Amino acid sequence: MSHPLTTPLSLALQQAGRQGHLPQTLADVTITPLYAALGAEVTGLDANRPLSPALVRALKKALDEHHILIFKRQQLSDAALLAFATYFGAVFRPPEDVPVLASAARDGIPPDVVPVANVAGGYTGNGELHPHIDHQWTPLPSAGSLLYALEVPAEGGDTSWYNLNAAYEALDADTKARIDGLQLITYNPFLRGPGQQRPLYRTPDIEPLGPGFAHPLVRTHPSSGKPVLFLSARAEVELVGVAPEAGAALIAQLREHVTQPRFRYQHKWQVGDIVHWDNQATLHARTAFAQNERRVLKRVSLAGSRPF
Ligand SMILES: O=C(O)CCC(=O)C(=O)O
Ligand SMILES: [Fe+2]
Repeated sequence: MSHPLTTPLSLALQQAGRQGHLPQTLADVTITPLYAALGAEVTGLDANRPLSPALVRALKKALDEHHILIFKRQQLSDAALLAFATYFGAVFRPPEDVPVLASAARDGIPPDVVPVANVAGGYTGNGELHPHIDHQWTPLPSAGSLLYALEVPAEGGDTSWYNLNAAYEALDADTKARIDGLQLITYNPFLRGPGQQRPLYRTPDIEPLGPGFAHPLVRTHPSSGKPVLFLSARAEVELVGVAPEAGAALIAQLREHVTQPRFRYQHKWQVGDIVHWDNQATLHARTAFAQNERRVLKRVSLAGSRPF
């Protein structure tokens, strides 16, 4: 009778693999583009288990192409979410010169695994109902984030992403020429008190909100090299060197443009979903939900680079 050629060592390695110690490889995983605008689903991957370097490279490439990656049916501790996220980059740390983010971290909100939740200790508000780019008003906006769903409402509380590369490509040649080389200052939206009205852009009767930062309105994606219309639809902004009225009109026109449904994918969360998004190529926003329902997600943001 013949026996399979299994040595004790390979048997031990196989068992270790089942227990989660062997890295997953490209062969374990399928990456399926899902939507015209953006998004791909990754199946066959267990975010609790290690990833091979080639698999990490393939996932990063897929993120560059599709801008969001969806992983379903995951079950992760905070530490495991953090470990999974750091395959894709270093963790974003709130800059010391952004008082609200830094003090939130000091006040006990974990800076690395942020509870995005409408329950005690959660960190959420109404600002994210408007399409935005995270940390755009800082010198080094985050490269992306991973958001992991633990509890979701029956209705609403979806998250939408908008593809800012497709939005740029769809502009007419005149508009592309007009915005080429422009710098946009984005102001920190958190410095205005809670509940106060946030204007969409600066008007003569409103003082700027304090710390803001100028970045190219059209940035080059640091990995794909593609042009991205790097404009939030929520924060107060100002175009450098453009007369206020003309600047406001241009911004309003561009905001209308980037938030068209043809650039959007809207995600209906299920418990166990992780969505990894590229903050350098997308806007995102949450839809409303009944506040008597619990919605608990955990987020890890990744450090970004200076837009150019
Ligand atoms: O809660 C959400 O769906 C999105 C929240 C958000 O904007 C973020 O975590 O950056
Ligand atoms: Fe956000």
